[in-house]
Amino acid sequence: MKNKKLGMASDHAGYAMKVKVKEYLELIGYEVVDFGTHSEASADYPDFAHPLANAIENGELECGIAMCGSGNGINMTLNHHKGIRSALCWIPEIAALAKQHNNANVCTLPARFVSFEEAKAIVDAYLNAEYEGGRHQARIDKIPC
Ligand SMILES: O=C(CO)[C@H](O)[C@H](O)[C@H](O)COP(=O)(O)O
Repeated sequence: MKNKKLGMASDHAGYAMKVKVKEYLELIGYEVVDFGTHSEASADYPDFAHPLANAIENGELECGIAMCGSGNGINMTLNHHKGIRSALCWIPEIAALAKQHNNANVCTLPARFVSFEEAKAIVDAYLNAEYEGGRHQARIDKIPC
């Protein structure tokens, strides 16, 4: 990824992991826009997913990293946006494929089911992968309904 600015969002279940992943990303040179949540108090993932999605759809940001407990709730919310392709990534190989084949603009993690070391490897794989285009573009073009 050439543009080293990205957005992050989580609910309470992803908050602690978001803080650690955000620190890691800043350490390796990324500017992170954090759309919340900002504590471990119980919160609703759509409240943070929609602002992240909006920022990507309006071009303010190129991509994002999102997380909730299982990853499902925030992933479902993000994918309700026409301009979002959010991929639920639990191993680095899936994260790399999400960019290479699906040109995912959000990498979503199941924060309660991966360690910090695993999360770093997933995020690295996503951010370092390149979209391959070609046959994949026609498929992506057929996603919106
Ligand atoms: O949406 C989810 C489940 O698909 C997320 O994992 C949430 O983080 C989870 O539901 C939160 O659960 P909690 O019992 O309210 O902490």
